[in-house]
Amino acid sequence: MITTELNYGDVYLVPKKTVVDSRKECDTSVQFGPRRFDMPIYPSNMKSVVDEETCEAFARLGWFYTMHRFNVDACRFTAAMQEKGLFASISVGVNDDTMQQLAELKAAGLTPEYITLDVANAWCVKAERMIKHIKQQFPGSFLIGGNIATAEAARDLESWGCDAIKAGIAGGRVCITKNKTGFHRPMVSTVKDCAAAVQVPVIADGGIVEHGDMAKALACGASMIMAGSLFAGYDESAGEIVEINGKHYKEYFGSASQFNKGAYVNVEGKKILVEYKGSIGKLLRELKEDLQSSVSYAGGRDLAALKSAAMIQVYR
Ligand SMILES: NC(=O)C1=CN([C@@H]2O[C@H](COP(=O)(O)OP(=O)(O)OC[C@H]3O[C@@H](n4cnc5c(N)ncnc54)[C@H](OP(=O)(O)O)[C@@H]3O)[C@@H](O)[C@H]2O)C=CC1
Ligand SMILES: Nc1nc2c(ncn2[C@@H]2O[C@H](COP(=O)(O)O)[C@@H](O)[C@H]2O)c(=O)[nH]1
Repeated sequence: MITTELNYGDVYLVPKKTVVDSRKECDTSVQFGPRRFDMPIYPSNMKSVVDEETCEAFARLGWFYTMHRFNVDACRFTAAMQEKGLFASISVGVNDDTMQQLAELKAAGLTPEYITLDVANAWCVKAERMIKHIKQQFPGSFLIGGNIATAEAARDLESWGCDAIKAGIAGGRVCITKNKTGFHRPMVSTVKDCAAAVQVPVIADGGIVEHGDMAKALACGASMIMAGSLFAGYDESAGEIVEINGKHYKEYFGSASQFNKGAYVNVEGKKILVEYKGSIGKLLRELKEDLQSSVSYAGGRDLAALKSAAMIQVYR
């Protein structure tokens, strides 16, 4: 049987009566694990999107962040963030280098507030072993596991011990997984299925094109949203600036790209140039204004209103 599945661009939300006098009254904050954050969206844990400065800036602003896991000393990073009075949110993989990093953290007596297990398909035995190991070694950390794209996978990750699950396979802007392997699920279907299947929060990862896609992801049941290309073009983003014919761009590359891996082996990502847009402050302000507006159209005062927003499919 072939089923029809939907992406953010295929749907819209149905407006309700607005109950606030100003969009400023709408609260976009979200409780995620042990902390509350100003907005339910954060930059992808990719080397071309976040570095230590990006993470520090987001934490200081009261936004969530996750450091990437590529050539990063998780122990040093955790200590540095916590010494600054900020929370530490690291990424790990499933191999021996991760076991080593976790052992170093343990020996140093450090507990990152958030740990993200970051692999392309976390519905696998290697991820199961690592999730159980992390839960056993770091019971005080909030563990995010990903990525997965089905209800069955979400239920498994929840049963293995994940405190939150990151959903989204092959929907990212620099993804070539769907071209190279044939596997992908559109984001609306992915997030709806996964969020309905588990009690723990679900993070909708990848595929955010328009600001309104945030509201759509939350209406699908997501508690948080991760985005890469949306955040990649700014001074505060980690990618290099490139000048072509007097115009400035920033490099944005996939974690599974040859550029990130340093070799053409199991490549499932590419490198692109995104428009350079200067300081990120204007984007962050606009994302918040747009989400406040979404909440007002949903007839509420906070993000809970979006959970009950009716969704319609648009035929093109
Ligand atoms: N969200 C998405 O859709 C995707 C995201 N990515 C990102 O790219 C990065 C690289 O991830 P990843 O590809 O997991 O590579 P990693 O190098 O992180 O792989 C981790 C380990 O898992 C093994 N492994 C990876 N994929 C498979 C598989 N399909 N079957 C069996 N074993 C596997 C690898 O072995 P071996 O290499 O020998 O197979 C390796 O030992 C991550 O940051 C990930 O988030 C990548 C693709 C899709
Ligand atoms: N298939 C691949 N997916 C990747 C790779 N590197 C990162 N990602 C995923 O994309 C999102 C960001 O998507 P965007 O649409 O917001 O730009 C990121 O969070 C990862 O889940 C990759 O090399 N291949």
